Amino acid sequence: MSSSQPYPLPAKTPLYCALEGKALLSTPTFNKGSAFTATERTTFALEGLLPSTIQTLDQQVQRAYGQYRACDSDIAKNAFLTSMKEQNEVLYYALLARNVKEMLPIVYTPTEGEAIGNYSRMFRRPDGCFLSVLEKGKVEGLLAGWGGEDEVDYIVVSDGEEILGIGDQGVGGIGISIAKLVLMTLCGGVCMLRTLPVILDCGTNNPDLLNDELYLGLRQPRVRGREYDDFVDSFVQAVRKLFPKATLHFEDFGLGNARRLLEKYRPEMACFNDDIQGTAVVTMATIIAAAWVAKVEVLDLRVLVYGAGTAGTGIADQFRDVVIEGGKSKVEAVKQIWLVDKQGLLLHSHSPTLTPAQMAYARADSDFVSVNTRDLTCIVRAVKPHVLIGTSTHPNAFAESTVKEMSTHVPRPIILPLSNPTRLHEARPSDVLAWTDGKALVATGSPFPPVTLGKTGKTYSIAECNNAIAFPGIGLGTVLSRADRISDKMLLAAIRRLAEHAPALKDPDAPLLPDVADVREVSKDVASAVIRCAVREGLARVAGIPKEEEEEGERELKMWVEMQMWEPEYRPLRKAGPEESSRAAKGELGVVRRA
Ligand SMILES: NC(=O)c1ccc[n+]([C@@H]2O[C@H](COP(=O)([O-])OP(=O)(O)OC[C@H]3O[C@@H](n4cnc5c(N)ncnc54)[C@H](O)[C@@H]3O)[C@@H](O)[C@H]2O)c1
Ligand SMILES: O=C(O)C[C@H](O)C(=O)O
Ligand SMILES: [Mn+2]
Repeated sequence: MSSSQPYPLPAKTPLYCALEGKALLSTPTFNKGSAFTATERTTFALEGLLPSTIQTLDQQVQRAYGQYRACDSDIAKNAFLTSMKEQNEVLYYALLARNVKEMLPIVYTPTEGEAIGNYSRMFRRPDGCFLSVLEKGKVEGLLAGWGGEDEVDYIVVSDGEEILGIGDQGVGGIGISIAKLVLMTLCGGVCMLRTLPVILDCGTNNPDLLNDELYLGLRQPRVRGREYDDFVDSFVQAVRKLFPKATLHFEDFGLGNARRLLEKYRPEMACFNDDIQGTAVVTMATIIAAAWVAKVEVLDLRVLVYGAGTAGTGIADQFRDVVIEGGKSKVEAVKQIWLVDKQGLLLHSHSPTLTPAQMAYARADSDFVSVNTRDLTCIVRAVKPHVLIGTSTHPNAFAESTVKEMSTHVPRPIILPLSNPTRLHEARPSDVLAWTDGKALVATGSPFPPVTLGKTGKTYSIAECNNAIAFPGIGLGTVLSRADRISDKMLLAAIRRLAEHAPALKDPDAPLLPDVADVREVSKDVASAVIRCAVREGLARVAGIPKEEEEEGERELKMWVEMQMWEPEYRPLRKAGPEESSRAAKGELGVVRRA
C-alpha cells in the first residue's frame, strides 16, 4: 500500500464539529470553555451556557495553573490533570507544554504509577479502549468505532501485567497507555485526536486486585497460552486491517510475552516495544555520551546488566549490535556483556531456567569458579565493568561496596539505575556521586533533583534515562513516514541522533541526555533521522519527503517534520454537515468521529 496523502491534520486547519450546546462543552476534543469566540457561541448554541467574558488560551492556562498549585499532593495534582484532560484537551496540553519539567513527573513516571495502582479507586470517567479476553469476537467491531483507516496514527497497547516495576495492575494498565500517548502528543507532536490507548484485559494475578470489591477489571486469573495468544492476535490483526498506516506500540507486557510478541509481529508491521527497544535506544545514547566524557571507546566497554528481564536484555542486545556494527564479531561483542538476575551472574549451569534472550549471554561456570557469583560486588571485582545498569526493580541493589569496587577499576564508572518508579531505583544519584567523589557518570530512570557534593560544592544535574526521551521521536518518525516496519537501522539512527543532543558533549559536567523539557525539540531531529533511514531502506510509504540528494535536504526534512507536528492551540471550529462527515471518514478533514 502506498499513500501520497499529506499528514491529515496540519497545524492550523479548522476542525469540523457536528455537536452543539452542552454536548459540545462536555466533549474534551472540541471544548474551548471560556475561549469560545462570539461567532462560535452563536453557531454552536452556546449562548447562555458560558460566562460572558471571552478568554485567551493563555488566560485559561494561568487559571488552571493556579488550580493545579492548590492541589496538596502529587496524586491530587495527577487527578486534577486527568479531569482537565477530560474537559478540554487543548488547555490540558497547553498547560503541560508551558510546564513540562514540573508536570511530567505528575502525568508520567513516577506519579502515574501511583495513579495506576489506585485506578479502580480513583476512577471517574473512562478514557481509552477496553478490550476483554472474554469478548474476543468483538475486538474488531469495538476498534472500528475509533475511526477510519486515515484517522488513527499511533496506538499504545498494554495488558497491564508488568507496569513499570510495580507488577500486575490489571485493567489499571490503561493508565500507562494513556500516559505514553500524552508524551507522544506533548513531546512527539502526534495529534491526540489521532492516537488510541488500549488495554487488553486478560484478568489479573494480583491478589490485592482480585480481593478488591471495587476492582474494575476482569476478576479472574490471567488467561495464558493459546487463549491469550489468540486474543492478542485478534487485536493485532484488527489493527492491521482497520488502521494499516498506524504504528503499534506495546507497553509493559509481562516478561513471558513482551519479547515473544515483538518478534512475532515485528517482521509484519510497524510495531515497537518501548520497554525493549525504547529503553535500549535511550540507554545506548546515554552510554555513547558517557563514553565520550570518560574518554573510552564505546566498542571496548564492558557492560554489566543487573536485572536481565525485558528491559535488561533489550539493552544488552542493543549494545551488542552497536559493537557488531563497529566491526567486531558477534562472539567478541557478547564477551563484553554480563547479565545478573535473581540467580546471580547468569551461567551455563542456569540454562534450564534461562530465557533464550538470557541464554545468549550466559557464561561458562569454569571461568568463575573462584568468584561468588551471587554477590554483586564480587561480580564487579571479577568483571571490572565500565557500565553498570539496573533494570531489576531491586531497590538499593548498588551498594556502596559495589560502586566503590567499580571505581577502583575504571576512572569514570558509568552507573545507570533505571528501575521505576523512584523508590525502586538500584541506587540514588546522591549516594553514587558521594561514594565516587563525583567521578561516576549517572543517569536514572525516574527524575531526580540535582546533587551538590559537600566536598567540592559542585552541583550535578542528573539526566533522566527514560524511554520517554526516545520513543516520541521514533514514533513521530514512523508516523510521518508511514513506515512499513521499524528496522534495527532506524533505531540505530535514532540512537546516534539522540546521542548528538547530549549536553555532556559540549560540557563534560553537563547531563548525559537532553532535559525532558527539550524532548519536543529533540524529537524533530530524531524523527528526521528515523525518516531518512526509512526512506533509504525502502520502508517509507508516503510521498513528499524532502530528498537527501537535494541541497538543504536535511534542513527541509526537519521543517517538513516540524510543520506536521500538532501544537496545543485552538483551531477555528466549523459546523459539520453530512458532506464534511463523509469527507472526514475518508481522512480529508480533521473531524473526529469518536468525539
Ligand atoms: N528507565 C526506563 O526507561 C525503563 C524502561 C523499561 C523498564 N524500566 C524499569 O526496569 C525495571 C524492570 O522492567 P522490565 O520490564 O525489564 O521487568 P521484567 O520483569 O521483565 O525484568 C525484571 C528482571 O529483574 C529480575 N530481578 C528481580 N529481582 C531481582 C534481584 N533482586 N536481583 C537481580 N535480578 C532481579 C527479574 O527476575 C527479571 O528478570 C522496572 O522497574 C521498570 O520500571 C525502566
Ligand atoms: O514508563 C516509564 O517510566 C519507563 C518504562 O517504560 C518503564 O516501564 O519503567
Ligand atoms: Mn514501560
